[in-house]
Amino acid sequence: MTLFAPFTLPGETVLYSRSGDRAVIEQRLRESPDRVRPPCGLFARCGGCALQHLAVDATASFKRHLVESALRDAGYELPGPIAEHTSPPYARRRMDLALRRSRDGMLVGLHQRGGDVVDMTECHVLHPRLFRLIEDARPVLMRLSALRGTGSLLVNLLETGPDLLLSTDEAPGTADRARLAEFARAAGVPRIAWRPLKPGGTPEIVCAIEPVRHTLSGVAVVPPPDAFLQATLEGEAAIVAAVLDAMPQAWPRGARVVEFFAGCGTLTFALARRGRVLAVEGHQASALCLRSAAGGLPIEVLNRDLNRQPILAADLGRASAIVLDPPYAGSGAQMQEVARSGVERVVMVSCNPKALRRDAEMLHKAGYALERVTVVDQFLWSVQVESVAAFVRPRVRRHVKHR
Ligand SMILES: C[S@@+](CC[C@H](N)C(=O)[O-])C[C@H]1O[C@@H](n2cnc3c(N)ncnc32)[C@H](O)[C@@H]1O
Repeated sequence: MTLFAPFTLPGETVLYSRSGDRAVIEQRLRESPDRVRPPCGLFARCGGCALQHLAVDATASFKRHLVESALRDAGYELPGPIAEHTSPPYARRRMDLALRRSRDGMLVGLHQRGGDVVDMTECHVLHPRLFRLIEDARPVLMRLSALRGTGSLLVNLLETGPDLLLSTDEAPGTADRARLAEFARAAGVPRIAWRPLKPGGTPEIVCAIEPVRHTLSGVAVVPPPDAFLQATLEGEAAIVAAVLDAMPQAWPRGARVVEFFAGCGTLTFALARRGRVLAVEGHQASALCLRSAAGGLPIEVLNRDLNRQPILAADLGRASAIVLDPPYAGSGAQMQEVARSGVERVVMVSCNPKALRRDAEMLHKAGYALERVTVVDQFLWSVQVESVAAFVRPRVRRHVKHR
């Protein structure tokens, strides 16, 4: 029988009582040598960090193990040492925060595991600029009539300053908009957008004080308020470097790389320095952002939902390489077409080892070999891990008989 013993580390001996499938720890009789004092006073209540009690080196090997196991389960032997990158504390420049009006004020933070919002009175992963901003935003959020009960606030630290996307039960009226604009001016926030709490709502700009700009691989873009951006600057650089390392220095004349799940162009602009890129992205505003920034570069952008309408293997055959950076669920229907395409080189960026296993297994069955792997940890102290894995398909020698 499996019993979950929260915050217990491998090798520890504990005295516990049982509550369903969970062990309630009464006493730790023997501690792991990897146990450390968690830096944050909210640890074990806030749902953001799960591993602050584990030494950073041990966390890195745990995360490496998750990626290695996923690839082994997909059928691969590991190709030698795995490169690793871990983002430092206070580096997170993007966080989706929960909001809840309470009798004591506005709670802003992450959800407790399966529970209420834990007010973020300290945070050791979030960028200090964003942490200060949350402190300043509390009284303003409290005064918003549109925020009756619960809401959310997506904060992104762009090059031009913090970018906010607020979701509330009701649309902000004139008075709320004026309050938000006043706050934006005072706090140096160039743009605040709003969208309804229900999933799928399109953001609308509530106030635009200054132009918004962000640089991705050397190219300035204007990301839409709900665009995906990598969680840390360091992690983004590590992912871009790992993808470039996995690609040939230049691809043959006339050849092009097909990039799936391109977002606003984090990888696209870096790839385009080596040759032509077809970048495919499903989120319309992100695809538009990428297209308008790509002027003069050898980039073609396609706005397409790859789950509903994958690009077929037959149309991929002439690509010199394929790069995929899918959402958490993995590459879905597109992966089958990639595996069947026979394209010589496939580079996969993954933020979910389970999805990596599924996607990599298709490449394994199609005869691809694993060439190199990099583990990237942008979510320090969480159980999330990202990886960049490069697969190559041995060239099939065709024997042509000459008569
Ligand atoms: C992990 S992000 C990667 C974005 C980009 N490569 C980057 O590094 O910033 C995944 C991207 O896939 C896009 N996406 C999600 N589902 C999609 C689908 N069904 N079809 C096409 N794109 C999709 C998202 O909009 C998002 O931009």
